[in-house]
Amino acid sequence: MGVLKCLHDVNLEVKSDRAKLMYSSFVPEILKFDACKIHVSESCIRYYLSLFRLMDMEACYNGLLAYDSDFSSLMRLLITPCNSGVERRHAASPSVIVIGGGFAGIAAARALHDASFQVVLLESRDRIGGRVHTDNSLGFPVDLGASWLHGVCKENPLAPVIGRLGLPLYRTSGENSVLYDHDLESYALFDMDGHQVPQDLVKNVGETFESILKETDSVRQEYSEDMSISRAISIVFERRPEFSGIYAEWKVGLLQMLILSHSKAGIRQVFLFSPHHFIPDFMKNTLLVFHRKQEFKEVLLPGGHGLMVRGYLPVINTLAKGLDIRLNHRVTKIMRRSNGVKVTVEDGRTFFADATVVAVPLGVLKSNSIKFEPRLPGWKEAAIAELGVGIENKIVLHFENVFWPKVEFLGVVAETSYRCSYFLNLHKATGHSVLVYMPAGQLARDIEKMSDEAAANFAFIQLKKILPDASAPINYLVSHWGADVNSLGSYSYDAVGKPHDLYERLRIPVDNLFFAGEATSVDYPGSVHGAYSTGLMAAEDCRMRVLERYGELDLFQPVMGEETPVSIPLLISRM
Ligand SMILES: Cc1cc2nc3c(=O)[nH]c(=O)nc-3n(C[C@H](O)[C@H](O)[C@H](O)COP(=O)(O)OP(=O)(O)OC[C@H]3O[C@@H](n4cnc5c(N)ncnc54)[C@H](O)[C@@H]3O)c2cc1C
Repeated sequence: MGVLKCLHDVNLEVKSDRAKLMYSSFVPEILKFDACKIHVSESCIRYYLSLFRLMDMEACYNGLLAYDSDFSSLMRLLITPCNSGVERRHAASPSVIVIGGGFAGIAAARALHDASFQVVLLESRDRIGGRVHTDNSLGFPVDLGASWLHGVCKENPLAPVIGRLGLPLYRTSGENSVLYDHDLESYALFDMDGHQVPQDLVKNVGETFESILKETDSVRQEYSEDMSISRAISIVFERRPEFSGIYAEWKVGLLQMLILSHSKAGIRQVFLFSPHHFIPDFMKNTLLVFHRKQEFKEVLLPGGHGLMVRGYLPVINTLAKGLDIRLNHRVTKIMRRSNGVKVTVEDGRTFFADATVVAVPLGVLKSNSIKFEPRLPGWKEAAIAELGVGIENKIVLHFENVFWPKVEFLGVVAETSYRCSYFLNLHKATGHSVLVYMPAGQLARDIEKMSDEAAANFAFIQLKKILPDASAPINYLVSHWGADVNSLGSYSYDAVGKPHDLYERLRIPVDNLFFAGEATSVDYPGSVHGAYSTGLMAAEDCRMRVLERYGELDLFQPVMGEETPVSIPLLISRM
């Protein structure tokens, strides 16, 4: 009762038309004013509580108070003013807690907010974006996580927002490139002694590699069982002895490099994240996936690959505008009940809602740092366990001036993947004197054990191998996607011999829990646009589920699809 009294005493500023409408049933005069302050009465509270379908006042009060210890948030839950510009047609909306503020979570929260849901987003870090992290500490934007838009085309779900923001992209490769995000001619490759590999040899090995890949596609069609890529390539070598010349001299290293670079393609990071090395080890039974019955190009959007010149931050900030986002809220427990979901954060505070969208990384789900009560069904737990998580990191080296060749990619070729390394030249795309070293797999894991200074030094030593006169960097940034408790990995991947439906199983809702994130994307896992689409999908599933249940389906805006956004062409260039 003390609390209801307390609610009595609260002065609320009523500014929006929606809030006015809500109160007009109690205070009809309110409609005459543009803005006013009112006292919230007990009957008013009862009315809203009934709309929340929680008729027991005391339980309701306890529940609502527990919703957030911050009293103003409690009031915000009860009386949410209209602030999105989308017409609201109902006084009390279903509520949703979105967990994770990466592209998937923000997309889900945005869509549900725009569909008139009450949305609270809980994010464990002190920033949003997740594996999209544009750092500005060097005085200009550098992406420590995702930096490419894979598929510069209007079919890309992110194209409307990037186009509307007028953000420039820098094309690093076309869609038919043998490599994933770089054209072959934009490389300068060196051996371990610092000798540059002649360009015609790079081209020659590149063409052979392309033929080998084509052949592996035929092999894939012939076999019904799963097969590692390494096995498929070894079958190609058996059938086509002419390819074996590729083993000569540093061609091995070159092929190694091509595989390494290619590995993010449709068949993706599987090479990168193999716990084994590739050639000559790649003949061994490496844990690579080859079970998708589609050509790898089909899982890529058309249009080639464009670097986000100003970073991804403006995109995520735009999508997050106006959302109720609670930073530094690490979720530790999710309890689902027939009438809703209770979510607990690290400091013990609890939040209640009709449903939850879980958009945390697969690595976090695997770590069991979030307890589900009751436990998730076995098929879901198995999908979490069986999908793999790999690591790629970025070591950003900022130099006083540019002393390297005017190419987009500088590579060190070596006989094992572990010793291969490469640098992305950001100067070409952005004008800043920056090289980004990108270790992956075991090398990335080992580097994560070093201090940032030692990691930057390691990258610089690799650079000195190919450019002995390189001057030391003036600044550096180092990512730790594998060790960071908020990500525990960089990308998901599927492994040989595991069921084919793991991504789909990870996506499928469990009662009022909806799942989003790159690892739930059947079509585009491991990408920003994939994560974004899964957020929209989870939001739509959630909207249908919650509203079907409450029988108010016609009252709310659809999450996606009805309004076709004006298509603004993407701004892509190449110097
Ligand atoms: C180095 C690197 C380079 C990449 N390059 C590209 C690229 O060029 N192009 C591309 O398309 N993709 C790229 N990717 C992949 C892309 O970044 C991801 O696929 C995408 O950003 C994942 O988005 P998400 O929302 O699924 O997950 P995340 O972005 O990881 O978001 C999950 C969120 O959940 C939060 N969280 C974790 N635990 C909790 C908890 N307990 N409670 C509350 N919140 C929690 C995290 O802090 C995070 O904000 C790259 C990734 C990496 C690591």
